[in-house]
Formats: sequence, structure tokens, C-alpha cells
Amino acid sequence: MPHYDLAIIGSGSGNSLITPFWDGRKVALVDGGVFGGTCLNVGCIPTKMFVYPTSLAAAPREAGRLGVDLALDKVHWNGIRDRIFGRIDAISESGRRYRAEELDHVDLYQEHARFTGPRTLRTASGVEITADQVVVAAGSRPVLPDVPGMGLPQVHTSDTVMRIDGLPSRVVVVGGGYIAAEFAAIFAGFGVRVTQVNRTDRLLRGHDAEIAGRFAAAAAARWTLRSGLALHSVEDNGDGSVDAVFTDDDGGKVRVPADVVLVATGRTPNTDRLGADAAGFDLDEDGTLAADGYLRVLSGGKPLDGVFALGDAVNRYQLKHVANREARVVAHNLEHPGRLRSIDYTAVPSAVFSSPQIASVGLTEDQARSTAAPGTDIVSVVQEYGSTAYGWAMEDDEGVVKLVAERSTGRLLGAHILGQEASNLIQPLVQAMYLETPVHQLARGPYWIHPALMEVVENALLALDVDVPEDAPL
Ligand SMILES: Cc1cc2nc3c(=O)[nH]c(=O)nc-3n(C[C@H](O)[C@H](O)[C@H](O)COP(=O)(O)OP(=O)(O)OC[C@H]3O[C@@H](n4cnc5c(N)ncnc54)[C@H](O)[C@@H]3O)c2cc1C
Ligand SMILES: NC(=O)c1ccc[n+]([C@@H]2O[C@H](COP(=O)([O-])OP(=O)(O)OC[C@H]3O[C@@H](n4cnc5c(N)ncnc54)[C@H](O)[C@@H]3O)[C@@H](O)[C@H]2O)c1
Repeated sequence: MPHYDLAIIGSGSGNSLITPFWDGRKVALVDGGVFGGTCLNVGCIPTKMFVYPTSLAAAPREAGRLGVDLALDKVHWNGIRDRIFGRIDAISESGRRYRAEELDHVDLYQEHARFTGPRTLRTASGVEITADQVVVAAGSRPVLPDVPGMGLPQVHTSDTVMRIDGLPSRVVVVGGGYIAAEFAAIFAGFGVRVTQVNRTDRLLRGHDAEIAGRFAAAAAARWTLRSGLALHSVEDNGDGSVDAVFTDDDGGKVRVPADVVLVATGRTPNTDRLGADAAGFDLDEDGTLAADGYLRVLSGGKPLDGVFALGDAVNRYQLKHVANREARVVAHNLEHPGRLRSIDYTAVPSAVFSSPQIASVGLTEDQARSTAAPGTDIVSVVQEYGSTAYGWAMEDDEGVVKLVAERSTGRLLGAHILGQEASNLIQPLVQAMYLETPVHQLARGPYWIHPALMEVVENALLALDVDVPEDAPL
């Protein structure tokens, strides 16, 4: 039975735990999937490598409004696909080889494993591994609704849809979350007839209602949006195409023909396939591992020494920058058991790389108003890109910055941006929330470059009706 100083399940964010500290110590890295995990192979990176070319393909529509006639000649899907995965597959393989073959102190087990005790694992081939310290970085996987037709070759999740052969003519996207929004934009930008179907009227739940509403209006101008329909089945038409069949609130059937159906109905943590019960690990209601602030896994409500978790297996954000931060905390705690550091989830931002983009941090307006202490005055503002010089240059009529703050203190509670470069424009607002910089100081202290698109953020801050102290910068 091989014994290790450290055993890690998951080569995604878990891979970064193998720092020089472990040179001369024994490490087991166990991954039953593709080396490098979700973000590299089937997540953030390949999706964004499709988002950029699709934004170029959508340029003629934008340019025409500005007096520049552009034409899209052809989208070489297979060429784009092969360029993207030519890079990614090579990175995954060289990472795998480095761990498997070039590091004497690391053993890579390329198989599924289950816990048989808190620090004991059994791999699929029957190897028993024990370790002084263990990290669960097992990630999450797509969930498919339990309806007929999910096994048809035309039905995909985000794990497979990026590798399909040839650009389909018609894609049905099922779901109203991040993945649905991003892939609907990718395919629509490439000229595919996209129908996005959501169960409820509300896309991007969890986002500020006004931003989600504006996004839905913008999306409906780019692809077909249907709501109030639940997936009933996918049926094979026998000619290579399928019908995605939905039921409406009255039980009526709606059929949408498609060449590809992308099911994007959420992801579930891989903790159910881990033997968490045998290990005695506590699970939260959503299936994530329960952990304390030091990211030690709980058992019977108490932290297990030397058993840590990170990423989608333990947090509800399901975001790579959160998994990366947790990995830094866990790496420190593994190396310094006497000086544990805790994770800080202050002001976690996120972005949806759709068309238009959305970026968000902090509370929605509804959350701010409903959680405010009695007597607290909440203020908000919506500033249009089109109200700034760069917005005029772009003839923008979609983009907005929405800010939510506390009037008396000028504390920024939430920021929500819809439009071009939203994922970049949000960053000074993330900094302000993290560093607790009041709105009047952020707006009036630093210079903001004129006439950059970022002026829309400056103007939103200036327009927020917060109390400004007399000695505030002018
Ligand atoms: C399509 C898509 C786009 C995304 N885009 C973004 C984005 O733009 N920005 C962003 O911040 N986030 C994005 N995400 C989310 C992000 O990819 C994840 O939050 C992140 O990759 C999670 O990392 P992780 O280390 O927790 O898990 P993973 O990277 O999933 O690693 C877990 C690994 O554990 C292995 N494993 C699991 N169980 C076992 C077991 N029992 N035995 C052996 N091995 C096991 C798996 O094979 C896997 O390789 C996206 C996700 C998807 C699906
Ligand atoms: N840019 C990013 O940061 C990014 C991009 C992609 C994914 N991700 C992460 O991956 C996670 C998973 O993404 P996702 O879009 O799959 O999940 P999600 O939770 O964002 O959305 C799931 C959607 O599916 C719908 N749904 C659920 N069950 C359904 C059913 N049976 N029938 C019809 N609709 C159903 C829900 O109403 C919801 O609209 C996200 O939480 C996100 O954190 C992040």
C-alpha cells in the first residue's frame, strides 16, 4: 500500500498545489479524467477561444451601423476548433507528461478513485493509497435532465459541443444560465440559427433583475429566445436531425427542430462519486463538501486535520478564479499546519462572456434593499455607455453600468455591467469594494482617462446620489 505525504484528487486547480515545498516529499496526484481539469479542457479557456472569433464574425452587423460595410465570407469551424484544441490538448498532454514522467517525487494515477477512509483512497484498478494530508479538488460535471433522448449523438453538453464536426445549421440551447448564454452567443455569432429555451421567464437568475432583463432583450435581437418551456424529450427524426420537445405550463407540446441540442442545465459537484460517506465527510445540501474557513473538510461538524477541499467540489461559485484563490490558501495550509490561513470571499466578481457581456460583483439592487438594516438608505444608478464619448463612438445603445450603494457612507454594495468589455470595466469596482473605498473617493480621487470607455464607470460613480463629505476630493 503506497503511502504519501500528500494525495490530491483532481488535476485541475489541484495541480497547482505541487509547489517546490514538496520536492523531496512524496505526492500522489489522482485524476480519472483528462489532465488539467475543466477550465483548461472543456471550460473557461476553450469557450473564450471561441468567443473571440465569434465576436469578429459578428462585426459586420456592428460595422454597418457605423458606415463601414463588412461582409462575413465563411466561418471555418473545423479550422477554429482544431486551432483551439491543438493548443489546449498539447498543454494538457505536456502537463500530464511532466507530472507522470519528469518528477520523481510525484506519482500520477490516471484513474478514478474513491475514499475508503478520510486519508485512504482506492483507485479503480484497486491500488490503496494512504497519505498524511489529502486534498479533494474533484470539481463538478454537467447535469442532464432525466428525460428521453439524452443519449442521442445530437445531444451535447459543454463537455462535447466544442469538438463537433462542422458548424450545424440549427442549434437548440436548453437552459438560461452562464453556459447557455455563452454558447448561444458563440453559435449565433457564427451564423447558426439558435433557439435558446428556458424553463422560467428569467434568464441568468442570481443576476440583478434589470441587467438580466436588458440582457434578455439584447439576446432576443441576436437569437430566438423562448421561455416557460420545460424539456420533455429529444426525438430522432431519422435524417440526422432531432426535435427538441418541450412542454408549456398548460401541458402543451412545443417541438423545435435542431441539428445539435446543447443541454446547459447546471453542474453538480463530483462528491457523489467520491465515497464521501465512507470517508465521513459532511456534505451541504447542494452536494458540495462542508468545510471550515481554512478549507478543512468537516466530519460530524468538526474539521478533519490534514483533509482539505477546493474548487467546485467545495464552493458554490463554480468559478475558476475562486478555485485558484482557494488553491493558494490550501497550498499555504498544507505547508504550514501550525499557521493556518482562512479563505476570503469578499467581493467575488463574475462575468458572462456572452453577447452582450455581463460582469457583476456584490449585491443586486433587490438583495441590497431587502438585506439593508432599517433606516439604511440604498441608492442606485444606471449609466448608459451611450452617455459617454466612447459610447458615442460606438453608437452604443445597449451597454449600462448599474451601481448600488449606501447613501450615508458611500459604501459600494454592488456593481453590474452589461455591454462591451464589461469583464474589464468591472475591475476598479471590485477593487473599491474589496478595499472599502467610498464611492466619492473612487470617483473623485484618481484621474480617469478621457475619453476611454471606462468613463462610463466614472460617470456612474459621480451620478450616484451618495453623501459627499466636505473634504472629499473635488
Ligand atoms: C463551459 C464552461 C465555461 C466556464 N467558463 C468559466 C469562465 O469563463 N470563468 C470562470 O471563472 N469559470 C468558468 N467555468 C468554471 C470553471 O471551469 C470551474 O469553476 C473550475 O474549472 C473548477 O476547477 P476545479 O479545480 O474545482 O475542478 P476541475 O478543473 O473540474 O478538476 C477536477 C478534476 O478531478 C477529477 N476527478 C473528479 N473526481 C475524481 C475521482 N473520484 N477520482 C479521480 N479523479 C477525479 C476530474 O477528472 C477533473 O479533472 C466554466 C465552466 C464550464 C463548464
Ligand atoms: N463565464 C463564467 O464564469 C462561466 C461560464 C460558464 C460556466 N460557468 C460556471 O459553470 C456553472 C454551470 O453553468 P450552467 O450554465 O450549466 O448552470 P447555471 O446554474 O448557471 O444555469 C442552469 C440553467 O439551467 C436551467 N435548468 C435547470 N434544470 C433544468 C431543466 N431540467 N430543464 C430546463 N432548464 C433547466 C436553470 O433554470 C438555469 O437557467 C455556473 O454556475 C458557472 O459558475 C461560469
